[in-house]
Amino acid sequence: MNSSLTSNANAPARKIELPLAVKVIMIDLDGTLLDTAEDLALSANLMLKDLNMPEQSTATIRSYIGKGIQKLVKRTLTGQLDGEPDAALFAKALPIYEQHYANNLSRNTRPYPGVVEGVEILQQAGFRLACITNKAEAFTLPLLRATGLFDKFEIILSGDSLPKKKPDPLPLTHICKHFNAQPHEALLIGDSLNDAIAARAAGCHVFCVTYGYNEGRNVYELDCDAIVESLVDASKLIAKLP
Ligand SMILES: O=C(O)COP(=O)(O)O
Ligand SMILES: [Mg+2]
Repeated sequence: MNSSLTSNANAPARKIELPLAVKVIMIDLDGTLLDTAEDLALSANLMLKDLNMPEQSTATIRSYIGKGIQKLVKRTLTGQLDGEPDAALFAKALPIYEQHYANNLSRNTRPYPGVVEGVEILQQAGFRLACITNKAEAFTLPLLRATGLFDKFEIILSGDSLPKKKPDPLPLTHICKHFNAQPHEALLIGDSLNDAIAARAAGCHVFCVTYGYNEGRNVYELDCDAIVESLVDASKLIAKLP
């Protein structure tokens, strides 16, 4: 088998040996472990309501997920992926959003099918497991606890844990050093271009799931080593390096 598994016409041809031999597995949170979009959108609309601004569809706000809470608020306020809102409006809106999200963090948020089982399989197989998310730590940790996933990871890096977040490679290289692993001995499983870019820049392998957010873009456009339908499917393509 090789990377044709990705059916990825736009990505450069890249051949990997399957099963992929790694020792570290890093897993993204929003759009990979947990379906957080409804609660993120609910909170964004509560914020817009408080600001007397028109609400937006869940699908639109879903496409704003990927680069952390601050970027999500900027995108919601401007209706644009690269929009910069008025500084005073943003300063007012951000704490309102954070309060609403803290209140509604796990109202509708659930692990995707195959997540609990897939993480369990990977843990049993002896992989070193890490979670890397662009979500702020104040939200990451309670969500992982509420969904029973917290104890599965030996290290959890949030969007504000280090000076830079994905698509910067820093969180991935930090995890590799933490586990004393070479980048090619590590795999990131994610859902978006932030994951694919960060993994390539770090020299790590990357799988992407079909069901996540990817800032509203087609996951098949991503430069990744495999596209998988679930973490259970991912586990079948991986072998544990000694
Ligand atoms: O917080 C976000 O916008 C995305 O977070 P993720 O890195 O877990 O997908
Ligand atoms: Mg994600």
